[in-house]
Amino acid sequence: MNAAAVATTFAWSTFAAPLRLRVTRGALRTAPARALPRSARAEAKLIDGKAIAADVREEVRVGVAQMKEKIGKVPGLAVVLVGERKDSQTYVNAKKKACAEAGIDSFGTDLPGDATEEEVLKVVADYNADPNVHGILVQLPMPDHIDEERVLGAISYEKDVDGFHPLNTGRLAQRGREPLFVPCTPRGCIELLERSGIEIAGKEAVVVGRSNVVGIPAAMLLQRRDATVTIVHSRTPNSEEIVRRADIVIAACGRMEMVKGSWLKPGAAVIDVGINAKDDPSKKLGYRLVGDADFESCKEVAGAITPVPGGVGPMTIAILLKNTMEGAMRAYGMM
Ligand SMILES: Nc1nc(=O)c2c([nH]1)NC[C@@H]1CN(c3ccc(C(=O)N[C@@H](CCC(=O)O)C(=O)O)cc3)C=[N+]21
Repeated sequence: MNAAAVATTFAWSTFAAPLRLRVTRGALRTAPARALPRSARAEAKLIDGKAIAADVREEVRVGVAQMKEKIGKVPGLAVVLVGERKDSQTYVNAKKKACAEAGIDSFGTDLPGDATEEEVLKVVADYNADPNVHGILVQLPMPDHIDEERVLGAISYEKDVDGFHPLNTGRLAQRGREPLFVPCTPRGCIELLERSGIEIAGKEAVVVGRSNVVGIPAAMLLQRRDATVTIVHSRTPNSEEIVRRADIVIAACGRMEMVKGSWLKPGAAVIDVGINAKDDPSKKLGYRLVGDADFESCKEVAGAITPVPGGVGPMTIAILLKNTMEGAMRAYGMM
């Protein structure tokens, strides 16, 4: 999906909305909506993650500037990268650039892929002790010889901007408890819904995928906002049937274009967390990015949908900045 195509879809749905209302009002009394000619049906509203992320980043920039004025300090984020994965390097660079734009200090440690677990733990311990660091992120996945659970558990839970520390995870899972930090991508999904005016309370939400980083925390957050939540996964025999009940679908299964338009209840909101490279010889790089939902078929049925790229991805980084600022505000007794 290129920028021009996104703009076209958006403009079209804006123009089409009033037309659709007029047609359905007349037609509904005699025939169900599905009997409408295809041309009279509106495409999904495009949820512009890039624009919403820009709003969040601007809010963070203002908050950071106020903090600097009041107490002469700014938030600091430390990013730890182990190994040479190209995609991880790209994400880490994007995070550092976003920090700079928001006025957040960034610190980084790159360790070679054969670094020992003890070396990684030492880096984490040093950042835990550094008063100018308010957030620590260890980029995942780490090499196989490193015990991820041990490293994530070693991050101070007061600096755990990813929300992966067991105490933050545990509090998220329990009623009446509040984690200090919530994982960035799931929190980004919720903010996309809320800032698009999509109601969560009382709705049926289906999360496709049960990963620790997205599916499970996303389900927890939706449930805490009074949605009725179902998680479907690779061993669910009838995912399609369950997804069809959903008012809100979070696609986070890691399988390219798996959720089809035919799986959706008309009008459902689709938040697509997937990032997959799909072969496309017409592109410079020979591929383009697609999500875990099949955008072309889903946009015909959904009420609202996030594009890939330009949907959840930019929100992940914006929320990381927000979490870091909130961590710094807590550290200085400002919230
Ligand atoms: N400890 C940890 N925390 C993370 O938050 C974390 C991680 N490990 N490991 C890797 C994933 C991936 N991730 C993304 C961040 C931004 C975009 C993003 O901004 N994507 C853009 C651009 C995509 C592109 O053009 O490459 C978009 O979707 O529009 C994507 C993916 C954070 N992750």
